[in-house]
Amino acid sequence: MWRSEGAQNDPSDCLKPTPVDLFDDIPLKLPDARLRYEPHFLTPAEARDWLARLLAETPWEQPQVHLHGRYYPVPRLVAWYGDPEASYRYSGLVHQPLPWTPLLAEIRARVEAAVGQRLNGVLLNYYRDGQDSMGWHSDDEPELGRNPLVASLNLGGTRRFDLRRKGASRIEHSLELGHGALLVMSGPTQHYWQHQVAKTRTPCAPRLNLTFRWIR
Ligand SMILES: O=C(O)CCC(=O)C(=O)O
Ligand SMILES: [Fe+2]
Repeated sequence: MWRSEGAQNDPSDCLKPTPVDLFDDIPLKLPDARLRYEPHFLTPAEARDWLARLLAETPWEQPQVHLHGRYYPVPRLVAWYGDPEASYRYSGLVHQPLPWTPLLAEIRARVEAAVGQRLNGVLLNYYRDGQDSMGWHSDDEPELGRNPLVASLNLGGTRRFDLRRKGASRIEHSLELGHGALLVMSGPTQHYWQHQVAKTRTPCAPRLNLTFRWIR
């Protein structure tokens, strides 16, 4: 995986409320991708409660990545939870999972029921403000297997999530991922597409993103 951690893109206004959608479960039509977007997966009250509890209980880390002979802190805080065998490599580092907390086990059960498959690990990303970001990458690590399902739950401030084809620089699709939204990427998506959460100069509320995965 290559995350271009320094990437700076157009600012997105991340305090915009999630638009009210006519449909609650939206399949997004991008070629060679399978995306499902549920802007109102959680009720606002549920999302608020989970956000507050996760922010209070999570032992955040800021790993360093090695780039061009130097170490840089990743521009966000992270934590990795999972079943004992679900060790996971991200930003060039292998992470042993923290054991599921009762809250994360509850959230996992909810997401598993929505996607109809088991999930044994979750990466928590905490974007403290608009300067925290995630560079272009695909979730295509070997331990995720072929055509992995990645279920992304979003709490707190809205941030823009961009998609581009691998090898291209043009953004083909963007989504505003707001409080309580679920985005499910599956099928060949990680094979053909990359995604990012770019930095933005627009003031925005802290955001917590949870990506549930199945590690082989
Ligand atoms: O924060 C997001 O929406 C993206 C997170 C992500 O791409 C990842 O954890 O692999
Ligand atoms: Fe990702």
